[in-house]
Amino acid sequence: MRQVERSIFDLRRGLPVLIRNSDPQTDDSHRATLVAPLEGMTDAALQRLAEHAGNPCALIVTKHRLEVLGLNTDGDAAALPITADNTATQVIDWACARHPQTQPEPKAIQKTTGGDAAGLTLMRRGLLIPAAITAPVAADRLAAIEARVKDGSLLATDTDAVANYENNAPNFLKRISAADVPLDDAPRSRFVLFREADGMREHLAIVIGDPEKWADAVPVRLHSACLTGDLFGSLRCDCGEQLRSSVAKIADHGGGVLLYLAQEGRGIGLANKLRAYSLQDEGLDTVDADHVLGFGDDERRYNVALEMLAQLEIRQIELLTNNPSKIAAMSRGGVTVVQRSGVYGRVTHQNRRYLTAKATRAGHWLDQVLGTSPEDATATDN
Ligand SMILES: Nc1nc2c(ncn2[C@@H]2O[C@H](COP(=O)(O)OP(=O)(O)OP(=O)(O)O)[C@@H](O)[C@H]2O)c(=O)[nH]1
Ligand SMILES: [Zn+2]
Repeated sequence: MRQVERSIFDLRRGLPVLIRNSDPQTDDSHRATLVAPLEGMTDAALQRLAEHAGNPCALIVTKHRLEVLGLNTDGDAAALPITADNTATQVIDWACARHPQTQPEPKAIQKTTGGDAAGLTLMRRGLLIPAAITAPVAADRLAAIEARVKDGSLLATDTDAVANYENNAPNFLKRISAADVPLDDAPRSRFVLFREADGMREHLAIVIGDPEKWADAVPVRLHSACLTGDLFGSLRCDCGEQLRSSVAKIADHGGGVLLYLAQEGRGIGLANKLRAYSLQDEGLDTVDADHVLGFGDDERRYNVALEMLAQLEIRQIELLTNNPSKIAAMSRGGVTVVQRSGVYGRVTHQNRRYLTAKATRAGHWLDQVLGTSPEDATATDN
């Protein structure tokens, strides 16, 4: 398992890794795959990867990205062959440019192998652009590549380890530390920090008030991290105000919990959110911008939130949200949402388009604020 995390770190540093195929039925030509990230890819590195593997490279893209390219696949991803004539810039463009200068050859699209799919999983977990450059290692190159693994110059993992990594093992979330942190809007608050087993992400439960005195249905806010909005008061979104008003609301209701979830940018990470913002500045809405980068509408998973609630012994909640998918995720995970109440920020001319897209593209209940005029539209749900 540790090799998976190490591989993610190497990919984030721009280094290739080897993924061995765990399937004993695999033929000799697909026993192992070299995988490299897109960020920082150069012509020389692309050429080196193909030389080391003894095979041409391919670009692995998600089905969302294929749609943006006007192409289709039956699966979740597909391989676009890279020829010796293709430059690194062209390949990067295929993966994430809004208008690539060149198009991959539609007839050349191939199905992904186990190694390709595992490579894509590692990129996602590493919060990189969800595309991988891969090359199957030719049978006669395998010994040389394995020698590099042995001498420590190349990390290796395997498809089973990557698949297992995706399925959360029991105890994947550990409670690490806690302390009282009085807040302006909720003087009786306790911060409880949880860490995922791979050590990569930490999430907070802000426990407000006295759990002994809580009603059966506990007021809960699931708040996904938004550094720009929560910390800096970005005007592009409503997150900062939602955060503050949720804390105040929970305190007013006699206490409850705010889960501060490390899933920045709807789960795509801050680097990609900034890329998505640039695309939005070219006219795309928040959902289409994510699609251009190869992401789905919303990459968040709520298994961490469910596990935190379970560890806090909370089974019934009053959820502070305007997002129907959070309610669905709680119900699917066995947490009863007894009641929902809205939580809003100001609508401004900078965030109106974003909020409108949330309402029209993702079904968020925002009529109450979007019906009002910009700038002065503070709304409460009372
Ligand atoms: N990808 C992407 N993420 C964004 C953008 N604007 C804000 N976000 C992220 O969207 C998430 C919003 O999280 P929440 O406030 O918990 O959830 P929500 O889906 O808006 O639903 P509510 O519970 O109604 O607030 C945060 O992770 C933000 O970083 C954007 O334009 N693109
Ligand atoms: Zn935000």
